[in-house]
Amino acid sequence: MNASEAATAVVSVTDAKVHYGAVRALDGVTLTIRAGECIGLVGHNGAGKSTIVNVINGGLSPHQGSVAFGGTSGQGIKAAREAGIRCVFQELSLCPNLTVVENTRVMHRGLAGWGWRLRGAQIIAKKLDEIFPGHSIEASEQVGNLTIAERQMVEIAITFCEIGNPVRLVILDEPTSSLDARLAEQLLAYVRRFVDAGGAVVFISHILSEILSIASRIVVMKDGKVVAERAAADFSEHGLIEAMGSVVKARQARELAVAQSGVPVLTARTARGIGLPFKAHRGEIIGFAGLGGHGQTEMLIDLFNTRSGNWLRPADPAVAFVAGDRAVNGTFTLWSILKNFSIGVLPDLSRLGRLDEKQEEALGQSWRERIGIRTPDMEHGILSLSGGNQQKVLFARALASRAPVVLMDDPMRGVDFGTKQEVYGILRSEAANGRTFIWYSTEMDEVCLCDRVYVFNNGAIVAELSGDDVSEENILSASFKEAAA
Ligand SMILES: Nc1ncnc2c1ncn2[C@@H]1O[C@H](COP(=O)(O)OP(=O)(O)OP(=O)(O)O)[C@@H](O)[C@H]1O
Repeated sequence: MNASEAATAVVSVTDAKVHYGAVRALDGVTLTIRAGECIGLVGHNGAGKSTIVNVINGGLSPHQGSVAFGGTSGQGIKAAREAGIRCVFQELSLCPNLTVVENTRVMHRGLAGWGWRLRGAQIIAKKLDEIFPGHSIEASEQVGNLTIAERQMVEIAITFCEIGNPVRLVILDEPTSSLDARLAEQLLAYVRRFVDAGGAVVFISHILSEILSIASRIVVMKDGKVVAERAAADFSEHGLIEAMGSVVKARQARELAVAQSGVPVLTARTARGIGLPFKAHRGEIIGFAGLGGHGQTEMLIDLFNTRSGNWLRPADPAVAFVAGDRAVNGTFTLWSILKNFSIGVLPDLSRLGRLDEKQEEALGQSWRERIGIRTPDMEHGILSLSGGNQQKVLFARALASRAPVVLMDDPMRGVDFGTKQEVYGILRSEAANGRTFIWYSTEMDEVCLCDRVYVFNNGAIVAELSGDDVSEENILSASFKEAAA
């Protein structure tokens, strides 16, 4: 690095190594981030992206190697903070029992003194307006009452607020994973403005089109190492996938042969009885689309409740549910990976009320291999897994059950490209065997894989699309239609 490059470096990591037992989370990573650039960081689940983020933000000292923050000689979180480095974490880190403005104060010590609440409310409202124009989040709202998308928006806005130290580098770890297409576009536009004004961003995402559109330079990680690093313009989507060690598979054709006549396995109307009715047949993959927060999750929960109303768990479950907000509704954080998986299939693994541990272990191993859960041991705690790998466990829990209907609430949050393709293949083959999937997704590509799609707006279904009518254009135009009574 020459003198002028060193001068603009916000942070430089040299030969960083981090290990957890036998797992090499970082295996000699060297990376410099300069002012005015947006680095796209990609890699499979467990590649080491969140670990390098923790090194860059000073939260984790590498076991070997060094980190230098531009403009300060210190180490750790305090030095990183003083160097203007901020991070929006994948698992989100707001306090749910505090309001939006109180969370702003927790993250910004400079927001203090008489009248801080009013000042803070003005600052955070202004930043939310700037990044997400048209949002409806109140600064006085308790964070626990917000949807996961709103929490993601608040955390992003708080991070970009300038109170005290200037913001020089923002690390965004999968910042659009819960945002619908419109909110994601608003965020990307803001990131472009921030970078044009001299800020630096590290943008981590499994949505490769997003990375290619926002990044100036792309860094590809694999098994704790940087395996490729060059200007974004020199990468294609295909090239990125190959660099990550995944294989691009041909997209499977939509199965129009699915019987849409006959008796539906599920029927419903939306909660307020308005809009079009919903029905699902055996072997269908049904997508829920529309802007986020327009009733899709509520409908999934209603469907789940009506099919599993009894508190006594039946031996033959009627439905399984894959939660999108894994930290709140999905994982048992003190349990092992195996227990988190097997809780969904306990009746199948028990005889006369006793768990057959050998069978439990064998089933866990077979799903570990089938869905690629990256761990040396299924007995390790669930939190030892990377975010995407935790999500795979939740998937395996639902898919391993015998439930004929699987409800999925934006279930691919944080799952890498290669695994997504594997899961799409599993869904297709399970559907061919008669299983029904109801799938809410904030990713348009996923919705377009479904046999039939219901588009939601204002809590009601406003359109039903099937076959070749399932297209981005039709979904977007229906998303802005009003619900008919
Ligand atoms: N506290 C921990 N204890 C044990 N292993 C850990 C711990 N934290 C991370 N690891 C391991 O380190 C490796 C790298 O994890 P990391 O979270 O950095 O991956 P990632 O690239 O961010 O993945 P994802 O895309 O799923 O978020 C993984 O194999 C993970 O299981």
